[in-house]
Amino acid sequence: QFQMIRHEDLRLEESLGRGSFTRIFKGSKTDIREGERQNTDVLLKVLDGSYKNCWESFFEAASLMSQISHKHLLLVYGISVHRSENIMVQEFVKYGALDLFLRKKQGSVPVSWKLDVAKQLACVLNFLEEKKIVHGNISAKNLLLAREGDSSIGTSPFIKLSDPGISVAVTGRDVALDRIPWVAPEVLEAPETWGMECDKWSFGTTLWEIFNGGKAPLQGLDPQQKLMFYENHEQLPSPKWTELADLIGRCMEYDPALRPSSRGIIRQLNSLITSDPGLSAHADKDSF
Ligand SMILES: Nc1cnc(-c2cc(N)nc3[nH]ccc23)cn1
Repeated sequence: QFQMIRHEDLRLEESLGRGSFTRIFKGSKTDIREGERQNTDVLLKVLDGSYKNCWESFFEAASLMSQISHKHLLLVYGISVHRSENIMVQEFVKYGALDLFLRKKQGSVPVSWKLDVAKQLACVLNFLEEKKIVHGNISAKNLLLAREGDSSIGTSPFIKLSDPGISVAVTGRDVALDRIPWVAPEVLEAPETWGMECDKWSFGTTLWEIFNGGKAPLQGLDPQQKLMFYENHEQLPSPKWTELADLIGRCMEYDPALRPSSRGIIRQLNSLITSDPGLSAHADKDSF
């Protein structure tokens, strides 16, 4: 269900760090198009030679992404299997992960920019909902910035949702605990029962990250304390902007049935934008 890429057509360039089960490299892949060689920048996710079901989930995630296409979904070119190494080959997205970008920009990002990114994520969420596909790992770390957007020259940001990676259904409880507060509470209780609503919960957490300078929520809490956060039905600290706080709160409802549909999220985001037209001006809307 997706293209097998020959190892000799790939070139590993610099290392870009690590995922939870993978090493990440910038690289290039060579294709022969109409008889001429063509090089494409790619991101290579090399799966650690870990246990098998990780591998299956890794490729299941990739194949999910390669079966559907959307402008805000990361393009997965295919996989390459070489000796014990399993490599996912995906498009290289120039500006990398949104959380790191926001931390680097330290609050100098206008609110309109953040709302634009939030709307793009809500659109791809709607697309997945209509296809009845659950992503399962929505977070600012998994949003990649293809275009920075610069309001002074009128360009807007452009994001791509990355592959969901290894699902918590196979990783075991410790990784699932580590994904609090992105992983929906019901998924923690019964990973295999998760439904569409779990992506709405993670959307709420991601919205919180976007308006909180890319800082990770519940940082510094150990797994047990994170578990208690859910046991006590706690909420993340609310932003001062009440309409935003309401939307985050509705997405992060402990009862999945009470969470808004993706169309409801888009409607609320649109009303956020109009809730205060002078909005794009002052950035204090982010203050928590
Ligand atoms: N599909 C992807 C995923 N990540 C990147 C990326 C871009 C960048 N500028 N720095 C990075 N550092 C780590 C990853 C990364 C690119 N494409």
